[in-house]
Amino acid sequence: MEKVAKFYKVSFHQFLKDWKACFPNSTSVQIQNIYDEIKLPKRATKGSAGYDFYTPITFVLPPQHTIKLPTGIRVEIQEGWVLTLYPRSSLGFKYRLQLDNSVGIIDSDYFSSDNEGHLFVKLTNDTNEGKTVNLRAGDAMLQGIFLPFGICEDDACQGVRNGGFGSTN
Ligand SMILES: O=c1ccn([C@H]2C[C@H](O)[C@@H](COP(=O)(O)OP(=O)(O)OP(=O)(O)O)O2)c(=O)[nH]1
Repeated sequence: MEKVAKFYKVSFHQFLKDWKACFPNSTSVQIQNIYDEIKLPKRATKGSAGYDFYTPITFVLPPQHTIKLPTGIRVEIQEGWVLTLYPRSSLGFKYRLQLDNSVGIIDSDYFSSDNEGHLFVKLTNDTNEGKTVNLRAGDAMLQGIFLPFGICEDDACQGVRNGGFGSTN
């Protein structure tokens, strides 16, 4: 198995800034407590492809509700690889819990962005059975898989990323 990446926590300074932007009512003490409990993504078994990402907070998501979460995580990825984020199968089967962007694409050059490459996730409970999602802090909420990718033979792209979500155009 190729070892191509490493997860880190973003700095507390970055987490505080990004958390306050999403949840302005949180106090600095609450945010420090959330930050201290953040777990790096892990695989559950030797044969698992997916790294489980854990929710930093307990949350309830009624049908058709959405939550945007700063994960507190950044990832250093070798050139030629990408991290892809997907729903956990179990939460998809039970609740149709979706990533709003269908699949999260985490580029290797996001790591060196001004925001430390802070990973965000946006989730929607798309249930058609009226079910409410309840996740406790530390529960696995989605999974990430590292994949290799190719580029075109005549590709001379020299652009430099700084930021995410539409930052390049
Ligand atoms: O679920 C996601 C998806 C992306 N990102 C970050 C990492 C990624 O490298 C960056 C840009 O994502 P993408 O390339 O998919 O977005 P885009 O809308 O095409 O914007 P850009 O112009 O920045 O490439 O945003 C996240 O934190 N979470």
